[in-house]
Amino acid sequence: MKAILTDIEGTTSSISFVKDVLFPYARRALPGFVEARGQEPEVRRWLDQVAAELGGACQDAMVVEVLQGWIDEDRKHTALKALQGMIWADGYRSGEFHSHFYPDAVEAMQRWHDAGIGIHVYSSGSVPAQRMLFGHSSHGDLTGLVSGWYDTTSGPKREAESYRRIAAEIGLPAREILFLSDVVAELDAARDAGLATTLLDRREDYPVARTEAEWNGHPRVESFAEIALPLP
Ligand SMILES: CSCCC(=O)C(=O)COP(=O)(O)O
Ligand SMILES: [Mg+2]
Repeated sequence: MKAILTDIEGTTSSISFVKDVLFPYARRALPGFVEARGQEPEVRRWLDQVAAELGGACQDAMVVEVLQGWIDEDRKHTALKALQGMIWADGYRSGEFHSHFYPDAVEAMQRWHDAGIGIHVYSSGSVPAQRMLFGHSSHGDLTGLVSGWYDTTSGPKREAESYRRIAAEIGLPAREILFLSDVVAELDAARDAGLATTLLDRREDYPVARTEAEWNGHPRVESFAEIALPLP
């Protein structure tokens, strides 16, 4: 195995941090954010994209309401994720919260990094949001551990083509990349693209362990400490 590709929510970090800290913060801050920064080109672009999907000519207030509904539904929409990332940046910078990482994930990523194994991130969160999350963790700045960042601009996480594209960008044969996720449908797509896979089945996030049928043939661990990699 020459590289790791890892999911964030439910894999390196708790689902509760995303659902109970990040999402409510973005939901609350969204109206004020659009009011204050809605004319900045990088913000306007995403608001206009959502308005166009709603049929065009929507007032910002209606776009905000729709986006808040998407937060409640946990929609992995690229425009929503980009806007959330900009909003969370304020929360991280003001020290309102730090990101959560499981200690076993930090320890293993440090060990793999030191052994020369490239660590890459693939999350539905936008790349700027991923960088903020790794940069403002309760374990300090972890961005130095990561060699590559991928979000849904590389494609949806449940489609094999996204993983083929990412493997090509990493520049390694797919079989030399290990993808880690808590979501079996994502692992299925990665396996279809030829990547090695491992299911994270953390008790903190999934109090009832998934059944062997649910693993769907993927190796399963409860923490990064159980992942034994041969050195490259
Ligand atoms: C990187 S920002 C927070 C995560 C997020 O917005 C999200 O939707 C989590 O998706 P993942 O693909 O990491 O499960
Ligand atoms: Mg996940």
